[in-house]
Amino acid sequence: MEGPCSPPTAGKFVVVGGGIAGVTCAEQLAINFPSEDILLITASPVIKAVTNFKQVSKVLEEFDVEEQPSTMLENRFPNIKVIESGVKQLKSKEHCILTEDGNQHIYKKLCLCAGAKPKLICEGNPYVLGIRDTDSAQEFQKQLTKAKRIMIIGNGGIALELVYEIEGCEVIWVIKDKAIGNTFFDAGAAEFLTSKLIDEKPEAKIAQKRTRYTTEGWKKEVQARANAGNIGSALGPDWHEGLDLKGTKEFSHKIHIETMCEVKKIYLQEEFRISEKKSLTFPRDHHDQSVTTDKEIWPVYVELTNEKIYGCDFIVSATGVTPNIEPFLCGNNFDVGEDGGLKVDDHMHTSLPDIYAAGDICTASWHPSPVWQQMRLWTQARQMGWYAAKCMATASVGESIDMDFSFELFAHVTKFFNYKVVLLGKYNAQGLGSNHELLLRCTKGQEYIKAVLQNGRMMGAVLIGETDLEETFENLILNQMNLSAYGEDLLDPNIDIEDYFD
Ligand SMILES: Cc1cc2nc3c(=O)[nH]c(=O)nc-3n(C[C@H](O)[C@H](O)[C@H](O)COP(=O)(O)OP(=O)(O)OC[C@H]3O[C@@H](n4cnc5c(N)ncnc54)[C@H](O)[C@@H]3O)c2cc1C
Ligand SMILES: NC(=O)C1=CN([C@@H]2O[C@H](COP(=O)(O)OP(=O)(O)OC[C@H]3O[C@@H](n4cnc5c(N)ncnc54)[C@H](OP(=O)(O)O)[C@@H]3O)[C@@H](O)[C@H]2O)C=CC1
Repeated sequence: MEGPCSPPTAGKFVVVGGGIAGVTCAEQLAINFPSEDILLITASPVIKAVTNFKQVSKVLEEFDVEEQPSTMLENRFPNIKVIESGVKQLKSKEHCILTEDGNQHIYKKLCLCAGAKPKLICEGNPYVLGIRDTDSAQEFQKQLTKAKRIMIIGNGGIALELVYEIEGCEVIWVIKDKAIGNTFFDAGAAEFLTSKLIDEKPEAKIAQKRTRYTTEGWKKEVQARANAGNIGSALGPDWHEGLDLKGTKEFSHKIHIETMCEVKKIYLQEEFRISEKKSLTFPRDHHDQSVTTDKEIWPVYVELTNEKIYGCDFIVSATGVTPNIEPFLCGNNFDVGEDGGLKVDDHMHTSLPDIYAAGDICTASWHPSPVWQQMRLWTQARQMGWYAAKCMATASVGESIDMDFSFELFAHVTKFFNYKVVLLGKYNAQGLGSNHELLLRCTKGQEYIKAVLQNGRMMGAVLIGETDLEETFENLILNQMNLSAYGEDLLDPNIDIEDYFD
């Protein structure tokens, strides 16, 4: 079937990727062009659909994400046709896509939403796992059920979730920084959260757990296909709720944190025994200061840059993601960002004609609002997918639209250590230099509030706990009101700040 592609005029709107970005984009195109066929090409046997979408405030949004068989999407949108096959090659000059099933598809406008993959500290080592999709999460769970001790590398979202969720297994958490959670928090918030990690009673945690995923029949069927090695969509909030993250031991938490270091070398058991005569470090919890040498034989040993060596059952590399552009985009001359993503302009357009990109695969390369930054998150995947569809639709009728409002202010709602966490704008004073001040309010075990101000205007905020301040702070950041006169009253718990600014 693979011959020269036909001219682009014959093409359709084509979207690649069945994650949040791709599905949202396809849905929006289907709504805009009810009489046209929209093609969604995806390597995964399930698609990710946004459900229960709620606009909480101007930019804060909440939604659930459901894995669904692609037929459910086709039923909801009869003009969407899902092709379950990986894209093998893009021929951008010919407006043509070749898929693994041997077919070719001509597009008039294309949106690439192929997501990202874990950026592992060591590729090809069977003891180094990454977590991205249902498949890799289940592999991790399987390994954990046999484990006594694991090592987690990285200090972002996945590491934060894992250290809190894992039970019955020693965890050695290796971070490059002084404090935990550097992608989301400063040292103050990290300290607030660390106490929860160390002090929380196991029963309290178990009571908070809830099951979210069900095991409908179709899931078993698609699981079998997923296990065939296809690339799945990224997991998201509450991904661990349906997994029993328990090792072989009876205790709840046992976490040892190694700060300000990285992995120097990984040895397999045999390599380590033959070539090295180094002494092993035994992990201690925060209260135990004794120095002990580990006598156990482990499948894998990790030497850190602080010279310590730990044995463990396996390593989780929670060290960020790399956009999925290889191999299927090779041979096309895309402009690529420093983080390896496809550069997109303020209309989600890549550097090549008629090709758009959205979600984890892309690198936002427009001049952003002073309080927005790209992070590879679920919400941004949805917003970009939606906006890319709008841009494709207007461009195809020769019009243009203004940038969507959601890119005015960075806003992320999530949960860490069972606390609600809201991040707004330049929540860590990113890029503000030293010309900023911080206002803080913290009640141990209850809430942590930080407002970032520059020249009297609020530029960002971190809200941990049930603070109820998100909407007010969102407004203050958006309207850039001069708050100098209020000083520390802004966070005074005795002042009802909502009334203040109404
Ligand atoms: C463990 C984990 C927890 C997370 N938790 C959160 C969270 O709490 N909050 C949050 O906001 N974000 C979270 N994220 C991030 C969030 O899941 C992603 O940013 C988001 O889902 C990205 O969506 P996407 O559509 O761009 O990519 P993906 O979901 O990765 O989808 C990419 C799609 O492209 C398909 N594909 C790939 N290559 C090809 C090809 N060659 N041909 C055809 N199809 C292809 C894949 O099959 C898939 O369907 C988490 C991520 C992980 C891994
Ligand atoms: N609740 C949420 O919002 C969640 C969001 N996610 C998202 O899923 C994606 C994947 O998560 P995750 O893998 O945790 O990625 P993140 O980008 O969140 O964090 C990666 C972490 O790994 C560190 N790192 C990078 N390279 C190395 C290395 N060689 N050695 C040691 N540390 C390293 C980074 O440090 P540095 O920054 O200094 O390079 C950073 O602390 C992200 O897009 C994340 O935002 C995931 C889980 C939960």
